[in-house]
Amino acid sequence: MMKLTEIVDVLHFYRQSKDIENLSIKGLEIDSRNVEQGDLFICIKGFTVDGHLYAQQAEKQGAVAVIAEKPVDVSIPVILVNDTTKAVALLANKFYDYPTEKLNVIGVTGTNGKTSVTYLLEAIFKEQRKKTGLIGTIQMKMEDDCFDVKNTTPDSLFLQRSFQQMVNRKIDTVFMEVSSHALDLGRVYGCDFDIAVFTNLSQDHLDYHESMEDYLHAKSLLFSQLGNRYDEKKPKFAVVNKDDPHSKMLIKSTSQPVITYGIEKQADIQAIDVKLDANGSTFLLKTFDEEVRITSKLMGNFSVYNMLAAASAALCTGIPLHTIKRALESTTGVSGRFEPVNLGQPFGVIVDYAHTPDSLENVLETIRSFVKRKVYVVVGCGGDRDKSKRPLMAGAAVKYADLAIFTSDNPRTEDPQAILNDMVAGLQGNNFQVIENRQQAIDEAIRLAEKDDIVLIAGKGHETYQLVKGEVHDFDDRLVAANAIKFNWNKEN
Ligand SMILES: CC(=O)N[C@H]1[C@@H](OP(=O)(O)OP(=O)(O)OC[C@H]2O[C@@H](n3ccc(=O)[nH]c3=O)[C@H](O)[C@@H]2O)O[C@H](CO)[C@@H](O)[C@@H]1O[C@H](C)C(=O)N[C@@H](C)C(=O)N[C@H](CCC(=O)O)C(=O)O
Ligand SMILES: Nc1ncnc2c1ncn2[C@@H]1O[C@H](COP(=O)(O)OP(=O)(O)OP(=O)(O)O)[C@@H](O)[C@H]1O
Ligand SMILES: N[C@H](CCC[C@H](N)C(=O)O)C(=O)O
Ligand SMILES: [Mg+2]
Repeated sequence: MMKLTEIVDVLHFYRQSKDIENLSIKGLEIDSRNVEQGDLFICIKGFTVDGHLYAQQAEKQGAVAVIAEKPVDVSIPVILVNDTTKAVALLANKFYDYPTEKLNVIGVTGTNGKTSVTYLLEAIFKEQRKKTGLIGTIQMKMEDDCFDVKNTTPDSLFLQRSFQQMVNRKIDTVFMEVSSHALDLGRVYGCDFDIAVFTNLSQDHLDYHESMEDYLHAKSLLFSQLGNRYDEKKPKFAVVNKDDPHSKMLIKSTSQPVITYGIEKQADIQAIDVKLDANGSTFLLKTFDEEVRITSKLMGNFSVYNMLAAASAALCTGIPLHTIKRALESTTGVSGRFEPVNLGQPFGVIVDYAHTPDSLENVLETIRSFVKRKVYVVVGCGGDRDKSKRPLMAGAAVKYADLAIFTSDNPRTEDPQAILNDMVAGLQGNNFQVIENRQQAIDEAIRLAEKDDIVLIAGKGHETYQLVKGEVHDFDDRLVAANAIKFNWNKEN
């Protein structure tokens, strides 16, 4: 229980419709359907509906007061503020007693590699025997307990509540993906990050952000909001990829010490003598005063960048280089990221989460560098997402693959055929086919594959569903591929 006057104090400027002096609240809630007796309900104007429409339902379910941006027709007190999204972040922070100040929080942003870097960080910190938490696209973790999440970066209320649970469990360090949507929508407003990591920036999400500049600006908020004073005892750090030109702007955005990493340009933490092959990657990791060779099972230049990002952040916290080496060398990869499906068939099948032009190009380039024969790629583009990336992804597919099979990937509310038309419009050449049904597309690629070929199934990675017109259908690329392999393999033997 908390006194209402005490919690609303964090809002500073507000108008109240009634006296709130003797009220106490049990919890905070932004979804009327979940309101319980004694809650404070906060109305959020969303993209789909306006939460102000649900104030009455919240009252019926026992809310003691409402925070809103405009008057609502309820008999309980209404507290009016300019921005309820910002208000809920402030209220949650206070209600859960500023949990991020008691945790070490490492935020990772960038177009590609966020999930991969957070899992590498988890491996390093576990090697150092730290209690860890993780929040991102695949799930939320508290030590080894896993929880479902709806968004890569959840809303501020869910976040602060989860952080408090982590504090209660005595978790030491949390690794967290910070999406541009979250930064723009204030989901991480008030989070006290200790380290901000930038992976890279390339085209995505231009349905949401007006331009690449706008997208970069959203990412830069993680850096401009990093700490607001210099704390000698616990300094904050910004970790950026020197080889990505967007880093220049991020370096300017922060008042905190910056550590750079890279392969091409000279950086504080550098990979030199990088060698990539079908078994993984090896490179010399040079820090300010030490160097060590890393030999990893992770494939591709992009994985070297991810390892550099994680190693740099870990070094900022004082983890020794030999511990980082041990962790990176024993990591086998993340679910749905360059994940092989191997049933002993004579060709390779890889399931990957590449769903941007840049990541698809990176993954295909990596496969091209070691494949002995043909490359097949099965890929689609998500509905209700950046339309301008569709022809670019299709272009990357036909550039590197011997045959690209374009198919559906979470059409959501769009017509799958219209998405496919956007993908293939303007494509040159004839090394592609369109098979709308994803299962049939995967079956076809696996039916065609012969000894030493590689089939890349891109875009859905760890996902276990296909979203079609508001319905969630079971769909797991790894299971579909395994069934197709079994079917074709049995036929041949
Ligand atoms: C565009 C967007 O970001 N939408 C997010 C937003 O949903 P919304 O604005 O549609 O919410 P809404 O349904 O209009 O509801 C408004 C308010 O009314 C309330 N409500 C609603 C119904 C009701 O009966 N009662 C009630 O009180 C809701 O609880 C909410 O507070 O708020 C929801 C709750 O926080 C989010 O789950 C949802 O993310 C959706 C699922 C989404 O797809 N978001 C994507 C674009 C996204 O954020 N992606 C990034 C990752 C990108 C990447 O990594 O590549 C991410 O961080 O996940
Ligand atoms: N550093 C990188 N640079 C470019 N591509 C990468 C990099 N790391 C991973 N990828 C590719 O991008 C895909 C997605 O990687 P990952 O899930 O780590 O990114 P993410 O930033 O978390 O994506 P999302 O925005 O969907 O959460 C991988 O499957 C791989 O194909
Ligand atoms: N976080 C990304 C994931 C895309 C995954 C892909 N399978 C799709 O549905 O487009 C998004 O929501 O845009
Ligand atoms: Mg992710």
